[in-house]
Amino acid sequence: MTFSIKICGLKTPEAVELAVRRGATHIGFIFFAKSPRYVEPMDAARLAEAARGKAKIVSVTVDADTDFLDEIVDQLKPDILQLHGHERVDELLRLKAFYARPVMKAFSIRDADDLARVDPYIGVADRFLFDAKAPKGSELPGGNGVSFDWSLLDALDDDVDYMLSGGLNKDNVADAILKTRCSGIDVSSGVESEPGVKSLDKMNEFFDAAERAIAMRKGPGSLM
Ligand SMILES: O=C(O)c1ccccc1NCC(=O)[C@H](O)[C@H](O)COP(=O)(O)O
Repeated sequence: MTFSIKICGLKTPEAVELAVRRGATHIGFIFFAKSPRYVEPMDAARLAEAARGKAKIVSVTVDADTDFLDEIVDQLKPDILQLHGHERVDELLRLKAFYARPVMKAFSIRDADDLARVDPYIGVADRFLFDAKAPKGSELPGGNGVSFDWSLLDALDDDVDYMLSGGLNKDNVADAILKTRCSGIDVSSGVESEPGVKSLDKMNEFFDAAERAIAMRKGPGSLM
């Protein structure tokens, strides 16, 4: 299986172009109004055109209401719905069926109890994304640039397919890839010069570090 690299919170054509050119498998658009990465569905749709068919287009929502989800799906036509709120199992089932798209359920992890909440979603969510809990004072459920104790993930069954996120950057992404069994990594703040502003230099450095670690994970002789 191809290892996934998701760059989240894209807002400019330059960042989308670079992400795709460097081999991002997923690009995420944030539909949470309080986020500095918020984009209108129509703007996200325009940005996504350059990536469609090359990287999976991911819509990131937080307990979004039906009208807003309808608008996002209608305009952006995402390949995957990332649900970053408190969506219940029955809602996941309904959204998957209604929008006929795979769902990636995000969970914020601080301790073992947080991980236990995942169980009912196994076999329902198509994939998981494990992120850190928001620090005190933050209004954002994601995109906070903070990490969590990855060793908690050792408790998961081997068949739980997950992307790892939360505070990843060029300096720790190799450890994320080599010390966990994540099938992908996801970054936002770690490739920004300020909240909501992607840095092309930081994106390049992140891809360089991730590529090296992915090759190491695959073993000697890997051509990626
Ligand atoms: O990025 C946001 O602003 C955001 C807001 C609300 C819900 C989710 C959000 N981000 C979702 C992501 O998938 C981020 O990439 C993930 O949380 C990691 O972010 P970071 O720690 O900044 O790399």
